[in-house]
Amino acid sequence: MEVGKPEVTFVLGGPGSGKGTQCGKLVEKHGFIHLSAGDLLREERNSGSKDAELINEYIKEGKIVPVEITCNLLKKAMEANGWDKSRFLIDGFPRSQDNLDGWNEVMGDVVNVSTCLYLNTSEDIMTERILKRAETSGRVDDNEEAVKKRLSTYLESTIPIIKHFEELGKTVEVDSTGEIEDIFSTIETSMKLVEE
Ligand SMILES: Nc1ncnc2c1ncn2[C@@H]1O[C@H](COP(=O)(O)OP(=O)(O)O)[C@@H](O)[C@H]1O
Ligand SMILES: Nc1ccn([C@@H]2O[C@H](COP(=O)(O)OP(=O)(O)O)[C@@H](O)[C@H]2O)c(=O)n1
Repeated sequence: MEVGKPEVTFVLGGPGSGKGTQCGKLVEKHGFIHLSAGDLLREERNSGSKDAELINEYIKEGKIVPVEITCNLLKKAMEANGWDKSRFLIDGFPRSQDNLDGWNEVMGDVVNVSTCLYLNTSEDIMTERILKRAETSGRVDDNEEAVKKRLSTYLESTIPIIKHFEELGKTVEVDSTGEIEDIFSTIETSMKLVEE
């Protein structure tokens, strides 16, 4: 870890690929701080801020909220958690070139992005998981129509970002099909959090 700089792992993957689930387990066992861009945006929307309506429209349409809003929420949350000596999992960000550019501008020099954890499974499995989650999540975008839009945003905008980190040698790809515990074990070894 570079001295004084927080270390960041971006966690990317399609909707329902298991990002939130696996981040929860990484927090529990390995002491990361987990920040979900989607959760922060939903919180901001619910707080009735000036951006609430705009955020809600983007979420309903499965589109990516302008980075100024998201990056500012992430930065505030990182500061609130203690900036120094922290290891952050940032889940669901950067999801597009706009996200990445905005992040680099504001955070490029002050944090160290070590890894991009990429959870990869099939579109059918992602859709099935989200439609099951819809029974209890209460999310405006957990329905078949919105899932299709989110999947196409993922393919068009997020895959190129994952490729970008791959070119930098930072992407760690894990197959997120199958049992939660098995996926977690693979993540632990792939990220070198445990001995093989
Ligand atoms: N390996 C898995 N097998 C079955 N269901 C899973 C698995 N991982 C996550 N889920 C469930 O699928 C849904 C989507 O997972 P979640 O972690 O919220 O994904 P994401 O944050 O990528 O959208 C949740 O309801 C979660 O409980
Ligand atoms: N970096 C981000 C992350 C999420 N979002 C918005 O929040 C929605 C939900 O993101 P999420 O990460 O909570 O959920 P999943 O699609 O991964 O299940 C996305 O479809 C986007 O509309 C965004 O605009 N920018």
